[in-house]
Amino acid sequence: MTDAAPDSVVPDPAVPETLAPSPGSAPPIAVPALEIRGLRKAFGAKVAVDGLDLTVPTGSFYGLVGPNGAGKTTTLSMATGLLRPDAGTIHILGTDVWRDTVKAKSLVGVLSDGIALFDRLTGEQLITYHGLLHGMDRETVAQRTGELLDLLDLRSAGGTLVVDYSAGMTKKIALGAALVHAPRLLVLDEPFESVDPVSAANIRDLLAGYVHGGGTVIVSSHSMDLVQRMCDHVAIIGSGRQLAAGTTDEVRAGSTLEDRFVELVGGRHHSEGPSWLRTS
Ligand SMILES: Nc1ncnc2c1ncn2[C@@H]1O[C@H](COP(=O)(O)OP(=O)(O)OP(=O)(O)O)[C@@H](O)[C@H]1O
Repeated sequence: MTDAAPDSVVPDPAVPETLAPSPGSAPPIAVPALEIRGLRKAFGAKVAVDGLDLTVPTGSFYGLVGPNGAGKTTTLSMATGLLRPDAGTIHILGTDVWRDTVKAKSLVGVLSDGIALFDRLTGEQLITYHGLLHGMDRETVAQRTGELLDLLDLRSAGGTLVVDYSAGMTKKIALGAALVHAPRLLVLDEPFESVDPVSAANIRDLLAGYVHGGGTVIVSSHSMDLVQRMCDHVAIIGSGRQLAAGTTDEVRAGSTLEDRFVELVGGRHHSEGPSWLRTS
């Protein structure tokens, strides 16, 4: 997908107009949705992110992949103002995340395991609460909350406490809370984990419509197949550094994304496991 000016894009019917990112304050096309330079974070002696550079074009559906412990969650937490970096710069649509954190947070919707949900609220109350936190008026919040509960197949569970939700339902309501203020950038850490196939397909449609409407999505996932099908750009990171980045076709270079990932990251054992695990 090429950079797209939000106000030149035909609205996608999959996304209600009220949830499309607002075109009013659109920055110039050349401004990336997310620009990371020299990002670094260590936890004691463990360097989780090691001088990472990443540019996410506005209007892209961007996949972030890497092995366990590669630094994806740490990177996304720093990029969304949740975790302070040791070094480096992060800009969301031109706004320096760590100099103007309030403005940066208004531009972004985040789904992350690292964010505690107010799970003693019902699903409906939770989305409403997030909308009001973003300064939206009650009428708009109520309208969007209803639309989101429908889109996420949670209408009948809207009155249930989030603490009583299944893992997949919790993921979906957190996505609703991330979307309610119609952010310009959506950052989703493993959004499809625990989500059933029908809901996952509905969420994919919702996200594709959001991108068509001028939004940018960054999604971290361990499903190479999903990322290859869904994302127009991808970055592979390993040991806190960028190993490859570009359009999905550029990165996979004629092979599958999974093969390219294994080639770049390494670590295949080609072993059938210990003999004591074999029963015959
Ligand atoms: N709060 C923390 N304290 C100490 N070490 C941490 C902390 N958070 C992350 N790490 C370490 O930093 C490294 C990167 O972790 P991170 O969660 O960012 O990886 P990831 O790519 O998201 O992994 P996964 O795919 O398994 O979710 C790991 O070695 C992890 O153990």
